[in-house]
Amino acid sequence: MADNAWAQLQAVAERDKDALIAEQFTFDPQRLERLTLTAAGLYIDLSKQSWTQQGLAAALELARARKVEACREALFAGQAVNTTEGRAVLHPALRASPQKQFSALGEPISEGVMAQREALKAFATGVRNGTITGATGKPFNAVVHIGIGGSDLGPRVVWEGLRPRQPEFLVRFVANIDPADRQEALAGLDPETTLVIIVSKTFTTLETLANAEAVREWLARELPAGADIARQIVGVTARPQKAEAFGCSRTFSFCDWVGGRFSLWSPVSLSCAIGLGWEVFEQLLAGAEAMDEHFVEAPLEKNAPVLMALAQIYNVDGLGRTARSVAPYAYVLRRFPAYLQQLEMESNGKRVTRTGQPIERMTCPVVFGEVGSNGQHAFFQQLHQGPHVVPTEFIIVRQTHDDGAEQQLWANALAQSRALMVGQSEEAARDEMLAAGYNEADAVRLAPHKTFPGNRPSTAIVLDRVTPHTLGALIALFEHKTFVEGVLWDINSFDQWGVELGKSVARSVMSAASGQKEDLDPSTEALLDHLVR
Ligand SMILES: O=P(O)(O)OC[C@H]1O[C@H](O)[C@H](O)[C@@H](O)[C@@H]1O
Repeated sequence: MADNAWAQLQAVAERDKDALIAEQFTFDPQRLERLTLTAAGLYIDLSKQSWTQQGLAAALELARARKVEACREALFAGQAVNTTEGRAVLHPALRASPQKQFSALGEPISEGVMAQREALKAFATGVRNGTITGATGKPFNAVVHIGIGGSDLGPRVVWEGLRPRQPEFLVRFVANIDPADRQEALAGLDPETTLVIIVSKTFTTLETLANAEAVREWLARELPAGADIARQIVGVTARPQKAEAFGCSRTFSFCDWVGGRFSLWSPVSLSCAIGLGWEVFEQLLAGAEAMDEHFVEAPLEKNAPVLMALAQIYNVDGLGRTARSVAPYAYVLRRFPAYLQQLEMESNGKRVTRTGQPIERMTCPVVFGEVGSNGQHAFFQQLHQGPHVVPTEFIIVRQTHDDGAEQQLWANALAQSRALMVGQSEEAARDEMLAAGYNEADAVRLAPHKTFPGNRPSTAIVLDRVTPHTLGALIALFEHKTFVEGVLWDINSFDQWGVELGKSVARSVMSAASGQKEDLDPSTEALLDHLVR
């Protein structure tokens, strides 16, 4: 059944590949209504996507054939949807209201989640109000969050998105093993008033442990002799014994059913809960929970994560578009593309099905992006005139400021999405130049350079403001979209074996650099020679 649905989607996409998006509004007077929706307070417009009415119908049929609703139920029911690791995937449980009950592989978990949330609240509040103090008894005024990948990108997006412009409590992030990152994070901080939070699901990640050791040395060096530096080191991990062995005075743990890149709803965001305050963190959870409810309750044809996933599948597998750009038009969301790269490319950048069979079609596109309007002055040239069609997601914020400057932002986002769709013909380009005073020969010569093919798809997601609630909803929207794509492609979105080979090769390169005999290729040998020998 799914094979038929794939064949049908591909046939319709092939047939309609030259259909003009702008004309679809005429062919289907309901298009705008059909393809716009509100979810957890976000307004989402998929009407500038490439699908025709039949294309959308074929995509929805694929969702039914791939049993998206049953898979969604399995996720929320705590079944082992992470098939290769035999784990449930229950990040929604972390943001659920207390009355909701979740189980992981049949074991009730909600009571434990709530107890943990209370412990986190007590600690974050204690640090913030000064009742929990450092090794010399002084209250904290800064947090250094050490972590990488899923233990960094989510909390970083949250902090950057929501932090007060002049925070009374500083949160700094260290991810890179290059000491420059650490030095920058520690610059100007008072070691007596700095809390160090080491975040690592496995507590084995090389970069994180190296940074953790270096920062611990910084504390030991800078604090008065005999100070109990462990009081200033907290661990967040799914392997609490390892954090305790490292010397964390306090450890917050989370379970294996929380994937690293889905973990920002857990103690992984302790730094944000401290820096932003507990109420803000709770509103973030509430925003995500509102999106969970939408995802669970809305019918497929009005379901935001489902429609966004289908639009992507239509572009990738129907029309061969293997990249997507993301443009958040709000400075505070400038890290969002980096966050999405991990979420989507680590989840769905795969080439075998859940049962290990090769996937016959393209899967996750290359996701890239830049804050708007900066991107317009860089890679948007290619979006408008390059040979590749790169679908774009515009994240638009109605109010970024209180001074009216935001209109510049959202007007540009609207203009870009419209320009990508309507383009400009060679004739119009020539006429425009003639009207601007060019002579005929120059107008004809230059017109091809000023022609825009148009018909390039985009989605618009509109937030009223970047608030804890809207940001929580936005992140959860993309989490669920990523999950639905995994279901459609028959991918396990919740493992990441693809990062392991590089880690083991790095070990042999380092061993070769220290003089051991390793079986390397001529190119790598020559690079090593160049670097160390
Ligand atoms: O949280 P950790 O165990 O330190 O892992 C940090 C990151 O590194 C791994 O290699 C994976 O690529 C990521 O999925 C993970 O989020």
